[in-house]
Amino acid sequence: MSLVIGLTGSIATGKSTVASMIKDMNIPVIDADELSREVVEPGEAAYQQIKETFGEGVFQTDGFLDRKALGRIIFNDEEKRKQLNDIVHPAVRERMLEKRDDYVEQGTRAVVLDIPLLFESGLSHYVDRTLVVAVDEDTQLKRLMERDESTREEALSRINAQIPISEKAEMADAAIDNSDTKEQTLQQLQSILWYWDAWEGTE
Ligand SMILES: CC(C)(COP(=O)(O)OP(=O)(O)OC[C@H]1O[C@@H](n2cnc3c(N)ncnc32)[C@H](O)[C@@H]1O)[C@@H](O)C(=O)NCCC(=O)NCCS
Ligand SMILES: Nc1ncnc2c1ncn2[C@@H]1O[C@H](COP(=O)(O)OP(=O)(O)OP(=O)(O)O)[C@@H](O)[C@H]1O
Repeated sequence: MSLVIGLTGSIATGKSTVASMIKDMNIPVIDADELSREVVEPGEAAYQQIKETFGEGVFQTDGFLDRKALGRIIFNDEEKRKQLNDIVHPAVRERMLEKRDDYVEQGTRAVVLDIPLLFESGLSHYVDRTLVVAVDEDTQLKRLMERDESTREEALSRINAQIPISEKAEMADAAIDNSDTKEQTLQQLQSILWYWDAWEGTE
């Protein structure tokens, strides 16, 4: 039986950093953010629904979604965010579960579902274990502003669209503190995966 692990965090706490360490351990990772980009490509059902709901203003001249424009709307308006989630999430969930089932069928030792909104969307029942990547809130804000070259206000509106990271850490089966070096993060990750029997360790 494969162990299905739900990996989450809050924005810019280091989920992608940990996901890439997991891939280096040859454990497959299914990335919900990546799927959420695929399902809004031209021709997809969600693309048309976004056009009907949010109008032409959230599309670029080449026809692709203008992610920054849509982000400015939904990260500042809970009702609009819910409308977008209702369009995008079902399609993402369907593709994610298909991929999960393929890996389970292949009999991989573990498979990781990287889902930013694992707790917000109540998806914990799709996984056997939940793993949160956490940092303190000052570090989160600083890393987010640096990575996205965003203002404090933009960064805070994105942070406030999710459950606070300290609460997620308490909800999880295990949490990694990613406030320090990446090397320290890797060591915590290896111990947890080894303890869960998801990884055989190095000889
Ligand atoms: C609004 C969009 C177009 C902005 O795109 P942008 O390229 O600027 O951001 P990106 O998609 O890379 O998301 C960055 C991070 O923002 C956070 N985030 C994204 N969407 C949401 C949301 N609906 N609610 C709360 N946080 C969110 C996540 O932590 C995510 O990792 C995009 O985030 C989107 O389509 N969101 C709805 C789908 C969604 O919920 N995706 C996240 C999990 S499936
Ligand atoms: N231990 C660390 N030390 C220093 N910088 C780090 C560390 N971990 C991650 N970072 C940096 O912090 C930023 C956020 O990390 P990352 O992109 O992995 O977060 P995320 O949780 O995947 O974000 P998102 O929710 O937006 O997808 C990146 O610029 C990354 O390089």
